[in-house]
Amino acid sequence: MTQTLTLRRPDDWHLHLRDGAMLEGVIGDTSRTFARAIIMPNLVPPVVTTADAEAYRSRIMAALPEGHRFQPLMTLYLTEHTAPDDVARGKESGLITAVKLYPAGATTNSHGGVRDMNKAMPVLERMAEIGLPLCVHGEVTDPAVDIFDREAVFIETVLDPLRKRLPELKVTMEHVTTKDGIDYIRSAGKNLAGSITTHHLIINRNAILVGGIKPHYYCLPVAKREHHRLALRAAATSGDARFFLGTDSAPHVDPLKECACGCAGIYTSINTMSCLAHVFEEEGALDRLEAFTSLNGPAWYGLPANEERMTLVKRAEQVSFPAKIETGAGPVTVFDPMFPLYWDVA
Ligand SMILES: NC(=O)N[C@@H](CC(=O)O)C(=O)O
Ligand SMILES: [Zn+2]
Ligand SMILES: [Zn+2]
Repeated sequence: MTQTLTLRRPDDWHLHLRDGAMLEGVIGDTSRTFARAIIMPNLVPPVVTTADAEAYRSRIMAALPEGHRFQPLMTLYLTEHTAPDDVARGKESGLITAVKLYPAGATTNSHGGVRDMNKAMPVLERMAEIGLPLCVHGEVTDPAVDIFDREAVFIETVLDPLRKRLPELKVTMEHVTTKDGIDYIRSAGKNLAGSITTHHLIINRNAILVGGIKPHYYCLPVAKREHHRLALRAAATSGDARFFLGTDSAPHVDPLKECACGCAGIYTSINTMSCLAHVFEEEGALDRLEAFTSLNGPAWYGLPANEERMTLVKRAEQVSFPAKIETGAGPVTVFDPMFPLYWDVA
């Protein structure tokens, strides 16, 4: 008998759609499957003001394939000069779902991010007042801190002090990659949740480095040791409402990945649900997949869960995805989980 699983249509709480030809090339892979996604603002130049977000939202809607129903949830890129009033207007109008903190230099297009958290305090205080969540790329940028320790050090030196200073601020720790991050979220009383990517549930750092250097497994935060991956799996499949899916699908054209200084980012929009069903089945937690992809995220962001349903089917034959997608900007390699996939979106 064919195994099927029906769940509420999922959402993606951390997504890079880019702009122009890349946006046009990738958006369908998300909007085919996901009802909503939180859209990252790290364009060049970044989405800093409500007016920028409004214009970007229009470009996204214009790029949406015919017949797809999809709602982009817009974010603002926090700078040291962000105006609290503009942020408040953005939330009030319903356009802005969250503000994004990139420590300056931490990741792709983050040079305009925050260097001195004190300078961002007026905006953060206003966000705490009006209940607008802060999404964080949780890594320090101090060159003296080892890249594998940057998340843990961020929690200790930036996130925990910030949460003590502003306990009413809702913070989403995005793309959690360590057991330290999972334990910190679990230990927090309130106002803290975490998104977990598809790929961090599947790869550890060996994927990047064993048998040759594999740029298509390189992303930030970089994949960690196996015991961290196991902690992420346990959290994602636990049903704990503080953990939900944020794919962090981050397309870069192949020439920018396959070079001496390759970009960070993994493209998973096209096969995320197949990969996740595989992972949750392995963990004996298929009954908790819906919480992770479709219930916990909306509850955290104060939005209704989607009413539409999606059915996943376990095929007898392997389900195949293209090795690359072609976009007007160039080819983008698709995440290869390194095991055969059988679950398919019906
Ligand atoms: N995750 C990544 O490796 N890259 C993201 C940026 C980010 O989310 O840190 C990107 O924009 O390419
Ligand atoms: Zn990030
Ligand atoms: Zn990201």
